Amino acid sequence: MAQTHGDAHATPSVRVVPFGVQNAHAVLRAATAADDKYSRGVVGLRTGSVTYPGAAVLGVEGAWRAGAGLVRYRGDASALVLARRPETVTTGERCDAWVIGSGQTIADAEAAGTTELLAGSVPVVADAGALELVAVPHAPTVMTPHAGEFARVARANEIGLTGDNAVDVATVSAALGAVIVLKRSRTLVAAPHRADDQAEVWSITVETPWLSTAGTGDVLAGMIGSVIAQRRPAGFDELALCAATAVFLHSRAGALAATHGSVTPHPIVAMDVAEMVPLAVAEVLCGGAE
Ligand SMILES: NC(=O)C1=CN([C@@H]2O[C@H](COP(=O)(O)OP(=O)(O)OC[C@H]3O[C@@H](n4cnc5c(N)ncnc54)[C@H](O)[C@@H]3O)[C@@H](O)[C@H]2O)[C@@H](O)CC1
Ligand SMILES: Nc1ncnc2c1ncn2[C@@H]1O[C@H](COP(=O)(O)OP(=O)(O)O)[C@@H](O)[C@H]1O
Repeated sequence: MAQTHGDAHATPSVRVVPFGVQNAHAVLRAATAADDKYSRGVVGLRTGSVTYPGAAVLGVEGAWRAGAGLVRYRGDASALVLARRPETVTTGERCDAWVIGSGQTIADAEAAGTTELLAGSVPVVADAGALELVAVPHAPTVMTPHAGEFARVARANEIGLTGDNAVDVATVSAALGAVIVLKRSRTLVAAPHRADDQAEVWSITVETPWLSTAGTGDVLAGMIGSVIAQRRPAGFDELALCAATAVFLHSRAGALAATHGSVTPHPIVAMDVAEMVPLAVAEVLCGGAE
């Protein structure tokens, strides 16, 4: 995948484009009679830590529920992961996408092999503790910061921010040569663009504010890895489409969870969101065809 690096100090011209069900429909595909677990996509997670083992469980659940054929987990939380999801394979390295950093400090992420994965060719989703280890990545990389982490990443890489989120996400994406998913109530997804091109930034307005609960970002990181593993994107634009598709499914799953059993939206926990992801996938698979 060719990398494009813009000038970190240039203010890009940005077009914000809403990402909807038709866009997600074009990315996802249903399983077919010709498939096996490998052709469906293999996603690996090196996530969680002794301090935050739950983040690993949530990411693995998100990866399975978004439709990968096989999910590997390598890390400190194997026992908890297997207690929740015995389907998970805890050996092997061959993967179509990796997820790293959720529930980890920078030191944890380094110990888990982030640097080695970022130097490889398999797509990597860098969350939480892995974010500040992404300098100029070689592997096709998706970074998933919340607003606090986004500001820290910009500071660590000496990238000035304007306060206009769409401009800033495009700037950081171009400077780091990575897809950026800036998680907020309106999540923005940007792919690296040339300094002289207009940047297109996908926007997904999250359907329910009840999604603002601990661990939903860990579920999302696993989902992004899962969609990438299934789609095997050919370039940065397709990588961004995979990330935006996962954000769309996550938002939809949050709304389904928050209205499960009652018309009035109610509180949810992160695992509720993961459990509704298959229904969101079904909606996208048929909804986009209407
Ligand atoms: N059950 C678990 O194991 C969970 C583990 N988690 C892990 O916990 C670690 C720390 O997560 P956090 O980043 O939430 O760290 P903290 O909650 O410790 O927050 C760190 C700093 O970021 C700021 N911040 C947090 N969320 C923000 C937002 N949405 N917008 C702006 N600023 C924000 C906070 O105010 C604080 O200054 C990560 O590795 C994460 O993956 C969390 O995802 C929660 C669930
Ligand atoms: N007010 C809000 N309305 C809708 N969604 C939100 C809101 N605040 C946060 N979110 C979503 O909740 C998720 C939180 O992720 P993150 O901050 O990484 O949490 P954690 O680290 O606890 O998993 C993101 O997907 C974000 O888009």
